[in-house]
Amino acid sequence: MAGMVSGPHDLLDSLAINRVWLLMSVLGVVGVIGYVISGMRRRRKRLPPGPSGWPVMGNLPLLGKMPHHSLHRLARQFGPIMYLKLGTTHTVVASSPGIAKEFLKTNDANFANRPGNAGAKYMAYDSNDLVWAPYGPRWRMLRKVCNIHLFAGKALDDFQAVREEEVRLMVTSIAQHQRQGQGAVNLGEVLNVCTANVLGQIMLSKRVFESQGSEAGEFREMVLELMVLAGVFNIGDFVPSLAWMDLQGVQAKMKKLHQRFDDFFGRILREHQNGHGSPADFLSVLLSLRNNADGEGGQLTDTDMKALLLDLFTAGTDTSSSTVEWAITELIRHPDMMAKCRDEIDTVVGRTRKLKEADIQNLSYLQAVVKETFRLHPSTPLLLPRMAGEACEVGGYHIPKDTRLMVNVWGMGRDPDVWEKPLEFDPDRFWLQNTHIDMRGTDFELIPFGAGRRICAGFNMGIRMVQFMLATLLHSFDWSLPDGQTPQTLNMEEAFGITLQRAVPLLVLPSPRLPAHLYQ
Ligand code: HEM
Repeated sequence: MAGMVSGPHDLLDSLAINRVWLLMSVLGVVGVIGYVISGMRRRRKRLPPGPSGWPVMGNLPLLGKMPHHSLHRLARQFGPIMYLKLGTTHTVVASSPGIAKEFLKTNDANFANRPGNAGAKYMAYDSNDLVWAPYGPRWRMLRKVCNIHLFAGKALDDFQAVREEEVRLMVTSIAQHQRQGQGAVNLGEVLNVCTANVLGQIMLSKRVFESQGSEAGEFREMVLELMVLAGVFNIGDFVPSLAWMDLQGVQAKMKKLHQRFDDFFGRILREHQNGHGSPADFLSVLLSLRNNADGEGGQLTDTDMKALLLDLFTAGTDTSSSTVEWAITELIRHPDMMAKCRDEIDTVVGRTRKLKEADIQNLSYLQAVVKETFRLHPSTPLLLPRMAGEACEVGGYHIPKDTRLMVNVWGMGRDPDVWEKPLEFDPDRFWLQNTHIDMRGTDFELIPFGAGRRICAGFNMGIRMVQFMLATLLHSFDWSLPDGQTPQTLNMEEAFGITLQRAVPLLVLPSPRLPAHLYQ
């Protein structure tokens, strides 16, 4: 009968069947345990919260025209650590000082790299520059050269006279503009000429622009275009399989702009090689490193040098000048604060001599105005992107390897959980309270220069330039708006880009307030 063991073969068959059952049961149990463990792991490895996305594009369409605004709004909904799928890439957004600190301090080394992108490829000489260089010996070498020769305390002090001279020339040119009755000054442009010439003198022993004129205007327009293009969330960066289609036409524009920059810096390099420079300037130092075969990170080619000049001129000009433009805008909107700033300057400096850089340490209200400007108008609202070298855990969430990191410093500056009345421009919050808060990457409430090993290379120069240009403009002139504009109706909109420009340039009328000989 079926099912009965009637002989040795049947017995063997039945044992074999039992073994199969046993095996299957064991496998089943192992499978269930495995499933439970992997479920637990999955739960343990949970990603930060975030909005659900569309196929292929993921959350890219959510970013809109002003990604830092959209991300700020989303963070109010999903929290200070938020996961987005941008195209096919993992992206995480930090929107609170605590989470930013976990990324940029606790996990600093792991986030010291930057993701590849079309801007780095087509505009920054295929990441042969410093800003987009992969984290490693070459980046270290470039940063060290810049630190020693441009940004370290001694180099900064050595170039103080250059900064003072260029700022003096800016004041003279504004006074001349006023004397000749040329009407309102485009402050952003004048400031940009000044910052570009400071860098030109330091790096090339040369003023790159003689005055606000067509060449200066063209260069600024090129820098602004670079900032706009670098700020575009280019679909090809997030869905690499679509990069070749250049759906937004961004890559084509980048290549064209790169050619203009390459011509500009190529000309400068050739002039320098033909003896138009000083042996001590930065470009001469770079040229001397050309044959430095044993230098850590390798030799420097012409391309590398042009890439570095591109970085320093683009990262170092408009960031500082637009910050001063925002600061003056805010002070025009708040005449009581403008008066307080002036009173402080007049008390410390008086009105019979020029303001010097050394005076800044005694201008604590002015320093508070600068911090407050960086809080509300940080020139790089999302910092520059970083990328996780390895998977890690932040804020209790799993961050997969290669995840891109954006830190929304613009949002952090407007967060009511961090600041009282966050939308009000109020330098007292740094003057009467929070006087300890520093901008150099240690106090994560205010990190306009980023933090960690990839913090802005030029932050010391940037801070000095912003404070000194602002103080000098306030000391030297009374500022008013052209007819038809009032402080209350001043346009405060931002333009799109990787840096935070005013949508409408600030046009202001200067009236000299010092003795005439101080403008000569
Ligand atoms: C108001 C002035 C400035 C602001 C707000 C600013 C802001 C920034 C920010 C946010 C970053 C990215 C930091 C990060 O990833 O954490 C950066 C990087 C950088 N900045 Fe600045 N910057 C300013 C002025 C300057 C100046 C004057 C220079 C040089 C002349 C400069 C050169 C650089 C360079 C080379 C990097 C790349 C550093 C690296 O990747 O290692 N910046 N800057």
